Amino acid sequence: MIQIHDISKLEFHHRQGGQFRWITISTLMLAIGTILHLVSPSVAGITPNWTIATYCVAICLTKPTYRQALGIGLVAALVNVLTSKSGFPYGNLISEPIGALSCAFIVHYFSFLRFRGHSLLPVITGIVSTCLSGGVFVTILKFVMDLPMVVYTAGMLPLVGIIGLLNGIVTPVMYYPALRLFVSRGVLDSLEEQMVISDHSIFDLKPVREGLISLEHISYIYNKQKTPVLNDINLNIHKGDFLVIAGESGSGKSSLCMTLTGAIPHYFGGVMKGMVYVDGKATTQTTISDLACHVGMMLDDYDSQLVAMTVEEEIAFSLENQGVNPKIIKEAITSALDKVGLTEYRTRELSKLSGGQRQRLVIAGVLATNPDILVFDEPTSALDPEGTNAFYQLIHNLNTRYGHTVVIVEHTLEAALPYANRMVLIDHGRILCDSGVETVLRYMYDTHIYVSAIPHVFACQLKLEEMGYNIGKAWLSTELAVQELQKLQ
Ligand SMILES: Nc1ncnc2c1ncn2[C@@H]1O[C@H](COP(=O)(O)OP(=O)(O)OP(=O)(O)O)[C@@H](O)[C@H]1O
Repeated sequence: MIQIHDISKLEFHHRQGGQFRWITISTLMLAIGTILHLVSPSVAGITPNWTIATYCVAICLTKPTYRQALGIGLVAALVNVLTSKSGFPYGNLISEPIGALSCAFIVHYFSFLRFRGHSLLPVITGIVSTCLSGGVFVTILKFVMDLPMVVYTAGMLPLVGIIGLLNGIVTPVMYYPALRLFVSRGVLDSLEEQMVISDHSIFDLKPVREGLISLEHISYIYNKQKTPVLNDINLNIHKGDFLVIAGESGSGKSSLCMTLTGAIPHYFGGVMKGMVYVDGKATTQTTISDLACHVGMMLDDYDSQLVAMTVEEEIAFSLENQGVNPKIIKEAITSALDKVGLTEYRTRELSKLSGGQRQRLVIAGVLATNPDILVFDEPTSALDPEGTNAFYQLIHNLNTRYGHTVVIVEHTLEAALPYANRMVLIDHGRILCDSGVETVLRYMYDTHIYVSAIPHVFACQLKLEEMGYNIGKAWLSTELAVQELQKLQ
């Protein structure tokens, strides 16, 4: 593991999207492999194993996770079972997944192996995966068909070795044209682009400061943009915080939230400098779905997060995708509905819910994975004052009663600030002030930054202070102002 001494210089380059590239490319490659397998002539019973060669090409090109590689191996196995001329083709169901997994292992750990600037992965995976997969296949065949040992050792195993060497030739021969084709169609990055796309798995990344989330020297440029929208952001979010992020439109609030969920850089791409640590783990070394178990986010356009027909189906959706046990899903639905006060709506269709109820449902969906941190981006923009108050009561309850840490981007500060213990003011992608609510509001007033957002009642108190009156604690809401004024009587 490589130690990083100056985290502000560490970059992560990533192109937007691309999560499903491995499916597109492996499907296409396996189709080519199947055709070649069916039509290629064999010389003295020897022919390259086209299926293995093509999935090695796909895995070298897309670097899938082990789970994805297993999927590729199983599809290859099914294709082989259906097209094999062998007496016992079912051994493929074990040998092909092993071949694909070994290929993924080599791609993950040996990507640094190069010869004159060319990756050696296609050659190595072609040989090793073929020998491993073929070796397993013939071993199964030997035992199932009860073949003599001499046939196995003197015939089958050497043949596997020869086909492995053949595949060490055909895999790179297919790899480079495939790379050129996919780059020219915009499906893959060029080799030059890949050189700057960072793989952070080689770095030893640990947060310097403690915190549930720790942002260290974060700067960020969106994909294909030139100007950074976040500039050297340092922020620590602690367990139990109720943090409000405020700033002018376009100051970078939403982008900051996206770094907390890992959507930046994994989904939006671009260039991120510095590091975000969630629960001690660097987000560049974690996937968005793993991060979703720690950080749940509700977008301003929360309706776009709804995908199912009924309330319980909606909450179950993300858990089912993660393969969670149905019994646990049922319990999670009950608990999430209870937390947001929608228990009686469990079987209701989404089209029969009000706007506020749909928003609560999105929150329930987020809560189902029990994340420590809840992030809300302009949650009240579509709510009336009553709905806004009800929303903040709910969030306050989740924060104080259930211990969820809350981060909210909000323009309507009056509603949020009475519940917040902390506020961050952001301007042109920089944090200008990070402190208690009253301190940040006073900073905004004194520096004339985003003054229009200061709650009227607090602005009134500040004006009175300028006139020489000193009226107790901060008037963060009308109720607090009335309380302080009553004390004066
Ligand atoms: N997907 C994107 N690609 C390129 N630039 C983007 C993208 N999303 C946002 N930006 C730019 O990044 C800057 C910060 O935007 P961001 O949405 O983070 O600000 P904001 O403070 O949340 O704004 P608002 O309060 O209006 O929602 C803006 O200049 C915006 O144009």
